[in-house]
Amino acid sequence: MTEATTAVRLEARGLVRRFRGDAGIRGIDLDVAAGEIHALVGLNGAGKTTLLRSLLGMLRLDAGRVRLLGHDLELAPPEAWSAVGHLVEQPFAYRELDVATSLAAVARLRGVPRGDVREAVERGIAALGLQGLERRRVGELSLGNRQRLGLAAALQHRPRLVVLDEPSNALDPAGVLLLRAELLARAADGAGVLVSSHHLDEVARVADRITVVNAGRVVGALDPAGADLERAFFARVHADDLERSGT
Ligand SMILES: Nc1ncnc2c1ncn2[C@@H]1O[C@H](COP(=O)(O)OP(=O)(O)OP(=O)(O)O)[C@@H](O)[C@H]1O
Repeated sequence: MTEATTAVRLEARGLVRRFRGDAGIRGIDLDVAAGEIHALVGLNGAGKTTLLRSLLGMLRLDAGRVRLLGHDLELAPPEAWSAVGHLVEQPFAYRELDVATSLAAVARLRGVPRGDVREAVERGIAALGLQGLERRRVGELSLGNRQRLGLAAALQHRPRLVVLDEPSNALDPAGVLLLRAELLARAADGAGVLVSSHHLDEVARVADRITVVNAGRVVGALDPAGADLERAFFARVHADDLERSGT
């Protein structure tokens, strides 16, 4: 598989997943290019997590098609999945293991060769500021450090596609800085990065593209360099709400 064939790291067309009461996602198209940080923003319940879960095959689709690193989602081989790093819902970690051992186990599962595991783990620990916690049992970590660990597990193997749901949740300001630097580094290295967030200011600092999701649909884009993101965000959302209510 050449870089050219995977320059679009993720491509989704017409994704539909309905839940009771008209909830879910209702026909979403989305692309994540190599080297790009693409952010999804939307109100609580807009459909961001449903979309991310659908993109990763964690949720059955009612309609639509996903191509992940150049493969149809349902046919993606293990090598493709090894090149994906994601944190959607629970951090990938083993509660009974210590931090370093848990990261090593995740690295092995992601196909990191045995001889490279140590370096990957050290990279993850340094990137997310987990130094000093290497021998701490995962189950004893604070919420924010568990989030750091989940992010380290998702990023330590230098994935070509990164999918993160609200990654700055529970992070302190130092963690937010580390996460920002790591996402920029991954993208600079050619990864495609898709990230959902509620923090418009934070998103504007890193994103190349910001997509607004409302009531299960893409309703517009925001300019990361734009002057008043909050205002622009609510303008998109309210316009869509008005359109849907038919007024
Ligand atoms: N398993 C499920 N069964 C039924 N409804 C669901 C399920 N998962 C999500 N929903 C509904 O689908 C809609 C979208 O939820 P989703 O979690 O994708 O939103 P979100 O944009 O990630 O929200 P938040 O910002 O609060 O995390 C919501 O109305 C939610 O209640």
